Amino acid sequence: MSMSDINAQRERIAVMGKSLFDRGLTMGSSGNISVRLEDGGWLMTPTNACLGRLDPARISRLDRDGRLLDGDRPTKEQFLHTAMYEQRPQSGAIVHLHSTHSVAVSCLPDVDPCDCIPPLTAYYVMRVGRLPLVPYHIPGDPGLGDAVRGLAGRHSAVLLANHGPVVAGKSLEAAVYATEELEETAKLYLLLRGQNPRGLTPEQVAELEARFPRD
Ligand SMILES: O=C(CO)COP(=O)(O)O
Ligand SMILES: [Zn+2]
Repeated sequence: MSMSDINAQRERIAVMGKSLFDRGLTMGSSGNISVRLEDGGWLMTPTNACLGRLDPARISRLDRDGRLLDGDRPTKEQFLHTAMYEQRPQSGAIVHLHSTHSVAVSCLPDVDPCDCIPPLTAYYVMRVGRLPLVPYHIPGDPGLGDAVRGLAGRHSAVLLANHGPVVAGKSLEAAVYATEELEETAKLYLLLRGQNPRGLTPEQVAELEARFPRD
């Protein structure tokens, strides 16, 4: 992978980060984004960076062993990202946000920890699927990587309790789209709570999964 390809990826991360931040999908310096590189290393957003104002040149580049090659110090969730990539060779990018409605669902006492949000819409099933809850850990706890490792092989998205979503995708665009779909469905779920909404049937879910397999 040439340096100009890597720089193009850096630019893409900054553009996507700004788009997410400008639409209020994560606040302050919360959230982080990573992209897998062809050499087995990664680009990751730096710790304490605002996703709305990323300087592409300062985005952290790590080698396959997680050592910093250039850019600023990476996100404190580095181990969370690498644990997810380890289990998902098909994934090329990961997005973690503190998107409000998803975080709200992660704080509810009665969500099903194996599947936090019911299949309300087709696009939720197509982009996210079943969403497990990861027990609460302090941000940056390497134990979060261990907790996610057991789930990430079967799930492209997980919800960190009292924290927020972590979503993998084949490409950065795919990871961003899936994160957006998750946030919108979390919003719908909260809007419909107490109204006994009609979700998709198991047959409808199975048909979507057969026609639009997730990676
Ligand atoms: O969302 C965050 C922690 O979970 C933000 O942390 P970083 O600034 O280290 O990326
Ligand atoms: Zn976070």
